[in-house]
Amino acid sequence: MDITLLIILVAVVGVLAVVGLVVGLVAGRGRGGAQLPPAPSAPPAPAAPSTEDAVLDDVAPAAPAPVAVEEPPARVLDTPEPTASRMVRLRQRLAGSQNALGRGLLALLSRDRLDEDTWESLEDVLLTADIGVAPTQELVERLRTRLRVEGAAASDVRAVLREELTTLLEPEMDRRLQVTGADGLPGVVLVVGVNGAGKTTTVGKIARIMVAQDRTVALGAADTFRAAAVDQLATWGERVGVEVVRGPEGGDPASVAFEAVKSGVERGLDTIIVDTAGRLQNKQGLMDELGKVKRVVEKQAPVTEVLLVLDATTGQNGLIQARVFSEVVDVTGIVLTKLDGSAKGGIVVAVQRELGVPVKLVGLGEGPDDLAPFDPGAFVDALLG
Ligand SMILES: Nc1nc2c(ncn2[C@@H]2O[C@H](COP(=O)(O)OP(=O)(O)OP(=O)(O)O)[C@@H](O)[C@H]2O)c(=O)[nH]1
Repeated sequence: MDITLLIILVAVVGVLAVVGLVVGLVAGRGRGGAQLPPAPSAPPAPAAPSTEDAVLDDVAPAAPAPVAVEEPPARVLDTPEPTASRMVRLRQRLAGSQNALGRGLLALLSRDRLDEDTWESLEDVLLTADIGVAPTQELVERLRTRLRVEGAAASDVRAVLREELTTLLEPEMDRRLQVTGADGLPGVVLVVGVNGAGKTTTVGKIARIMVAQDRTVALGAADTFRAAAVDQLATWGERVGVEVVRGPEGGDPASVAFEAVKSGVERGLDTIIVDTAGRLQNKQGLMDELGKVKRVVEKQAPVTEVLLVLDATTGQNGLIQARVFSEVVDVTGIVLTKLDGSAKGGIVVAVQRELGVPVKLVGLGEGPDDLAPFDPGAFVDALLG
């Protein structure tokens, strides 16, 4: 009996131990053991139609949605601003950036007494505006003579100043862009200048002016040195539907220029504008590169215009660059960019004097139509306010 009791007791203890182990294991899983992958969730039940849907469904019973094959939208080309309205806007902008100079000069000349101090101050204002030493002295001399003879009080100081400043800008210079070729060939415009002066932007802006004048144009992206410059030019071209001839990155600029002009000749275009690389590593390198571009292009058609792009904000540095480029290529016109960001409009005088070449265009902003022909009279009017 004792033994039977003992066996029953051992059996009960054993069963209890097994049950305890199983319960412990299950609880352990729940606290941090290996997680089972979540059961796949059932697909969401379709949402009940909202009242609005229901109303729409009432009006138009659901039909199977047609598979829409969307045509890419046709590219809408920009319409470049015509020259006349562009001039008005740019004149206002020019007046904004330059009238400190004009006002400064007028205030000095309107003093009751024009003594030595006044003339010296006048010289300082002119030199600060980057007009250059020789033109400053000339202008002061002429003003002194005229205002002494005519009498400052009696004369219209503004009119005298306007006349003398305009004379300084050599208004008789021919500022027309030579964009038309002879004998049925296209005009070829080479655009040169150091990187960052605004060359590529200027090429794009000139193309827009020509498109606005119904001329047929192609662009040559011969600034193969910087891939971004080529892409930048391509974007300018695309916007007005002008073809851009480009070569491989780091390729030979002369061959791109050649291809651009060749294509222009074959297609009978009016003008080809070639953007060049302006690395000023040394004069010889620059001369070799630009010389080659010009030689190669002229196998197809003569270059009709070489435009040097200068950043107006660089002052004396710009003049040094101008000198180097003019020794390397025959510059026929100057484009002065960023006049909107400079109070030193006097650079126009200095650079024309330095090169004996007219400023033909001025850049007055980053906008696509912020480029205008340079007009000495309008420039002085903007200056004097
Ligand atoms: N405010 C102002 N910015 C200008 C003007 N012209 C060009 N720029 C800006 O100057 C910068 C340089 O212009 P780019 O046309 O790239 O100069 P780039 O000489 O071709 O230089 P690379 O492409 O490096 O050869 C750009 O940010 C232009 O938007 C201008 O008349 N006014």
